[in-house]
Amino acid sequence: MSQLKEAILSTVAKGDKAFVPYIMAGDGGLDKVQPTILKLQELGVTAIEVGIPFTDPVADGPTIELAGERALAEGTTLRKVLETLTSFADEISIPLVAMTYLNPILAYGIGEFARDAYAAGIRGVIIPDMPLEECEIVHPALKEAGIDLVQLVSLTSTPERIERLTKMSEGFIYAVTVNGITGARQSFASELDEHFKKLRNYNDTPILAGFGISTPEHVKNFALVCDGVIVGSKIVDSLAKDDWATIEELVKASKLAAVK
Ligand SMILES: O=P(O)(O)OC[C@@H](O)[C@@H](O)c1c[nH]c2ccccc12
Repeated sequence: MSQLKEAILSTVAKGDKAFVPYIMAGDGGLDKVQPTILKLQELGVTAIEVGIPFTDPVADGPTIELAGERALAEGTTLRKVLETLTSFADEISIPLVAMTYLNPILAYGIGEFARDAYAAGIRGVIIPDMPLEECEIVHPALKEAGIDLVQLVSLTSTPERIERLTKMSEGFIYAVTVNGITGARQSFASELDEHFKKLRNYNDTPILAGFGISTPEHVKNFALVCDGVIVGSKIVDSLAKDDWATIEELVKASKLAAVK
């Protein structure tokens, strides 16, 4: 079983739910990457989604888009992020998931990317602008390196597409909880429960909910219907303010005492 899937399933087996924070690598400078990852790891997060800044982040809302612009202004590149992660990879015990658009991977070279990413502790990749039909461009190299290709499954996908994406997704299924772009939301559609049930129909790949989750209440509510949550914009915002109390509250909401 992949390290990513195993990390999520063993969290769930303990009675907790998975908590996966998203960080924008290079926001505040690459020097921040190591202390941030190590502190999140210490708080007991299950995995960390590491965002690679990109000039045309079509799926991102304002919070992450601005964080990306700050990171690019710091001179952050995919190569520098992987080098930074590799420099302290022996201190990271949880799986990292890279969130990057397709272009930086193609520019890097797929095979080289897969090898360097694995050495950097990356065990899963999310590529939001890569259609299912084009997965074969990257999948063989990732598979050979031992990196999962995580699929995003949106509420509005047709039943046939939901089935295909669910069956193909590795590590976990990224269940997108809202229509639109990333960013904190107040409320969610009532048909979400049904959506999660549909994703359970095909296999035992864990299901993580993401998009718009920004309060401990949201974390607890989603924890009841799936295996865990991904929190992006709220984490990015809190890190920019150095507000660790908010981050700690969010992580705590995914633990046994909170979700039972
Ligand atoms: O920011 P939010 O609404 O909490 O959503 C998570 C999200 O930021 C993170 O997973 C992510 C950042 N950029 C993305 C692009 C596509 C899919 C997912 C992402």
